[in-house]
Amino acid sequence: MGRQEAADELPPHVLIFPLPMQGHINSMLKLAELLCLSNLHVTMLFSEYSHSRLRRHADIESRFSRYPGFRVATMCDGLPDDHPRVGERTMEIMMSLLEVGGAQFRKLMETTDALSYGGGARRRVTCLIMDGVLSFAVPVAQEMGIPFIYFRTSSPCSFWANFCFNDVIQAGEIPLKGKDEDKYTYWKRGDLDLMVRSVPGMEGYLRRRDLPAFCRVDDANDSEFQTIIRETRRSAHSSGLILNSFEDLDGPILDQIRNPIPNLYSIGPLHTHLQARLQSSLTSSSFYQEDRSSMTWLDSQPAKSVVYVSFGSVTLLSRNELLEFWYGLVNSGHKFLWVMRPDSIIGDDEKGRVPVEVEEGTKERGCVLGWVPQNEVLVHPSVGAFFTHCGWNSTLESVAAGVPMICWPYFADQTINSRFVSEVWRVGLDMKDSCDRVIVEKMVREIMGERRDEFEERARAMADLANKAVSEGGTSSTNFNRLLHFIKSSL
Ligand SMILES: O=c1ccn([C@@H]2O[C@H](COP(=O)(O)OP(=O)(O)O[C@H]3O[C@H](CO)[C@@H](O)[C@H](O)[C@H]3O)[C@@H](O)[C@H]2O)c(=O)[nH]1
Ligand SMILES: C[C@H]1CC[C@@H]2C(C(=O)O)=CO[C@@H](O)[C@@H]21
Repeated sequence: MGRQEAADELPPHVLIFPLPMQGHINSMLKLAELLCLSNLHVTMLFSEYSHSRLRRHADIESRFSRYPGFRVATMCDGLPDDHPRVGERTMEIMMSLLEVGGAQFRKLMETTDALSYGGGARRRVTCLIMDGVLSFAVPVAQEMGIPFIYFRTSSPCSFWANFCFNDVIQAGEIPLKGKDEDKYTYWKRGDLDLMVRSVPGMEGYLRRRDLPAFCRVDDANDSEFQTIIRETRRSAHSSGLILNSFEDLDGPILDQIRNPIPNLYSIGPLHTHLQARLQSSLTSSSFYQEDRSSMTWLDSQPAKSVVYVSFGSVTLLSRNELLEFWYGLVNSGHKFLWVMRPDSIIGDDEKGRVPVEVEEGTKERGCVLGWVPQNEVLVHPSVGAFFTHCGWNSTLESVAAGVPMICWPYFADQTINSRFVSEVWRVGLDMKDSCDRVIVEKMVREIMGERRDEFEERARAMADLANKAVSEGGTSSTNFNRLLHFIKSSL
């Protein structure tokens, strides 16, 4: 057989590159594994920084060693090694990659063996799956005639609001922030409670304060804000858009998105989907070491007695915010398991100065750890509620586990996700734009006590629908098969 004939026998080769953040890699790596399970060849393109974090704590290469068609490639994100890569400065990761990614990507596609023949028989890349905010590969893909699909790892509701931002600006509904206003000042402004009328499909419940926080700027020409708009609208010029959601959760919004982007693949929840096809539990893709003592602690607690608290992989809390949450939890009298990442508190100089009553309450009823296996925690029988920042992975993981939420959105899509949790799916409470121990205590008592049955019933019903979506014949499973068909037919 000649070289060309041999190559023609080979499976399609998909190159996937996520924005190098935990929340993006988690879902895109699950998609990579689903494709590997379908015998496709997959190259995962990580930034050097994210690759080194994954090597340290998740051992991706050995996890994927069972898939002979899986490879890792790396490129640099253009930021200095000591860039914090947390908090709102994560926007700089996107901005930097948009600037430096194109040239590196061209070089990679032209020169790297791992991406073409050789190094184990592989086709050249036949399809690109790019993070929904990283269009830098498009010119190269177009020149090489490679189809490209976007995967937006945040929520459909956020995607759709971002897509409509130009109309929202035209309507005078954003920008949200006044000049030199700090967040505690504009949070209180009454006009933020006005309803937004320029996002089709959300007229009944979306207030200005619920819009994705990208528009919490004082100037509509802000370059990060404009980049989000531009990158979002580019999805309409691709071969398709993948979203980590399912039709029973997000049907009406997905239908809105189908107007400009008919080729939509809702294939989530991806962790449930992968679990269903793997028929075994998932392994870690964490940037931090998972502390498994969380599971032993949970094992010793009564059923549904614990509030799980985590604000994801990048949220930063001021000392004051930390203490308001902490007092609220302790004063609620309920047990809590709190993930406090070592790098999550601003101004750590006062470290250790925790008031005595908070310390005592925590010893009695709390467990505070640096990072945990969240998916296992959420399905543990002792967990009764999730106090979350509403990152999209956390939100979906909670939905799939049937766990009601208390939401304190920090930035980005989280501000609209929390509105959907409380007003659309009605599986939780939204405390956005407040940070007060009395509110925390009240919401914990409500969700763990007075209104527990009502939230639990709706959350359980939604979890059942999530499972149905990823089962054979379910919408996410069918959409994934449609995606496979597209990839296989575009060689
Ligand atoms: O102790 C922990 C805490 C978190 N996680 C996992 O870390 C991920 C966190 O992702 P997410 O909930 O989406 O939050 P962020 O890390 O903040 O994610 C970023 O990326 C998301 C996807 O685009 C966006 O929705 C968020 O707004 C953005 O901040 C989840 O899969 C969690 O299971 C753990 O495994 N252990
Ligand atoms: C740092 C942020 C830039 C865009 C990403 C995002 C999205 O809507 O895709 C949401 O929050 C962050 O993960 C990213």
